Amino acid sequence: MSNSGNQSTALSADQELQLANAAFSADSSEAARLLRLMEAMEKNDLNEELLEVCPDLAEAYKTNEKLKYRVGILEKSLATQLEKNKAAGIVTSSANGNPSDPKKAKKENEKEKTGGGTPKLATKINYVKVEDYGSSILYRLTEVFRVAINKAYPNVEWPPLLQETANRKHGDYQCNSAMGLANKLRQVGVNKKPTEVAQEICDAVGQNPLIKTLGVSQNGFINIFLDDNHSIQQFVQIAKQGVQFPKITKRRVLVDFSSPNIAKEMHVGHLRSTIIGDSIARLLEAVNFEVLRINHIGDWGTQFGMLIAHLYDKYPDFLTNLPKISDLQAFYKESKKRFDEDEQFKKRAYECVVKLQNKEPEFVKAWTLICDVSKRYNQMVYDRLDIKIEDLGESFYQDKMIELINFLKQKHSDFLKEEEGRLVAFPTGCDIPLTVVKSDGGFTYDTSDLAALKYRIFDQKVDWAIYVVDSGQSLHLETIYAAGRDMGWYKPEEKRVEHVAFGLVLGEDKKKFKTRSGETVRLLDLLDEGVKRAAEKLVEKGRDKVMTEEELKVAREAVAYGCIKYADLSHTRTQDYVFSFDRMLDDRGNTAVYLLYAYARIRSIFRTANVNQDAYDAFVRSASLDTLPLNMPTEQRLIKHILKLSDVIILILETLMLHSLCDYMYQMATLFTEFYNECKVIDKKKDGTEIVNMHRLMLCDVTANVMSKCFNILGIREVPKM
Ligand SMILES: NC(=[NH2+])NCCC[C@H](N)C(=O)O
Repeated sequence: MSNSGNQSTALSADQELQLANAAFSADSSEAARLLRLMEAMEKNDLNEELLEVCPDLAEAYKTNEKLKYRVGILEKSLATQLEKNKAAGIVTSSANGNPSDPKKAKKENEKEKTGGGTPKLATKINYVKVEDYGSSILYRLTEVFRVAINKAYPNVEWPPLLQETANRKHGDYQCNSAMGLANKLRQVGVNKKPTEVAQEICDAVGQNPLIKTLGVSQNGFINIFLDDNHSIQQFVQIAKQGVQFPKITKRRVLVDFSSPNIAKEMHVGHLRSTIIGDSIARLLEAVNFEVLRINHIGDWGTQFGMLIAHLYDKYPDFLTNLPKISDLQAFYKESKKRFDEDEQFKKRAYECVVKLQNKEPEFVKAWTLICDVSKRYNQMVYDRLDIKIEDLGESFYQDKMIELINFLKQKHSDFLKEEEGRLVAFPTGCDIPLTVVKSDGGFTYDTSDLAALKYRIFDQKVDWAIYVVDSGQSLHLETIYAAGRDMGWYKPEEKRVEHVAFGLVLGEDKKKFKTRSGETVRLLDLLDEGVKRAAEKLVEKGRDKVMTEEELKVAREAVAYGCIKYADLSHTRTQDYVFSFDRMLDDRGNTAVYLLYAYARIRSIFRTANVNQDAYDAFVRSASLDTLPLNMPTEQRLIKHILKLSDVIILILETLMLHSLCDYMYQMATLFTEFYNECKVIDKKKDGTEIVNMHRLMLCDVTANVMSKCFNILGIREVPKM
């Protein structure tokens, strides 16, 4: 209270008390209100007054409710999975040791999250059939062990559980089936130690060209060492035929991604969806699937009423004189303010919605105009990032929503319930209903997504529908999918309909990513900033001295956009990630710059070797095991890593977790550096002559080709010179 250090004006203790009392009584109503709020808070009584004074709390409360719901769904699905596993005789998490060891389970879980884990074979392979395995070693080994386990124990069904080893001292791959199998055998009265079971499986494998040796560890793991010559032969084949992805029976897949809302600017959340969705689409295209890249834009809804009403006021001659609205965001805010404050305007806005829904030409034109401004902006972002996508937004489902409601009323009336004038539906296992018709007769986000799901399944006839949308919408999407299943639109064992969820983009302060002044970051500004920062990085590395302006321009953009994409994709997508230019442009870490440098360096080795292309091609054509003395450990490690590409691709088709591909590339660059430090590609003799080791040059070439394919899936432009 006494905030003055000046003795002469200091108050006596009495005076201070009087003042405090006065202040207290003046403020007592405020104090009482605060006390009330505190009490309410303590009691967890989230009344309206409390939520009003604490919007953050209101937000957190909403999020918490959603999360609680999601936990419910996850728990249920976990319980079902456990049941299924029990029925199939699978001991959960036995693959890596003691199933009841929670610490270990946690560690495993973390390993998976950070991508440090190795590809594990899922017991159920969706869409990838045995005949599709092609060059995937993991899957071929899996088949070898499937047959062996059957042969050794014809009366017990047990899955082959294979994975890469974490420590190469223990081999290249390992089979983890023996422990669980020993357990299962015990249940049927056969008492064998896991090591005995493992040995019997090894005996049943016998000789196999893929395998050099098998070993059994103390715990019963089977360690598998690949046959080096077989690996080299496979490598030669890749060098001759080019890097190829596993061939998988063609499917039709729809990827719903990016999907911003008209009038509100695309934000970093949509950027994540754009980057992840594009990369998933690229992967699916790379394995020859038919891919529908769909932008489910939010281009319909009551907000168009206020936008159109505002358009009439601000640009009365918009029909003859096209206005240039450069800042749609501001336009949206202006109209929203009027809508909230001006009853008259609000009424007109509703009238506009009705006219738009009745397809009155003038109103449709106004709507198109607003959509076009928004789409033009988005297209600039897509062009810069090399994104191809087709608009099929919410407005496309206008008539389909009406048909859907009729269809539901006729065929699934039991599914619908009237609640305070609304028409709602409670899909199985979902606590929160879908609102399919509002009390004013209007449709909702739920209605359009239900109509979209139906259209995707029955009209677009997709085998697989992938929704790349932030995790916050998980509840909404899971409820939509459940409704689709309830109505028999699809069976989960026949079609994959899935939410590919992702976490938030955070700023370096770990809070939601915003500009300094707390605004949503404009994506074009963000991309510009990236290019500027990439330019500085290239100058810092002295590249401006050795590259032409043209080359620099290419490199700047490739680095900037590549880094933004890679930073996103290399993080486990389900987690939040911190957006930091400093981190993503660090050329020593697991970043796109590091990989782009590594790639350019490998390509430059080829240029420095100065080998005539025809001579090189001829060498590759005639290459065989005998002409390739690839026996240095670092050469062999690099070769084996090259062969793992198919494993990784098949794994990602299952998980849609692209960080596995980033990890694969990063390991590849690291293994290449080890190889390059140990083995001379160009051997300079004392007398000044140079010998090019062609087999090593071939290893450089194939490594670069693999990296190039991976860059392509990640949507990163490679730069031959950097
Ligand atoms: N089918 C879907 N719901 N796709 C995602 C749409 C995302 C929505 N427009 C948003 O910005 O939040």
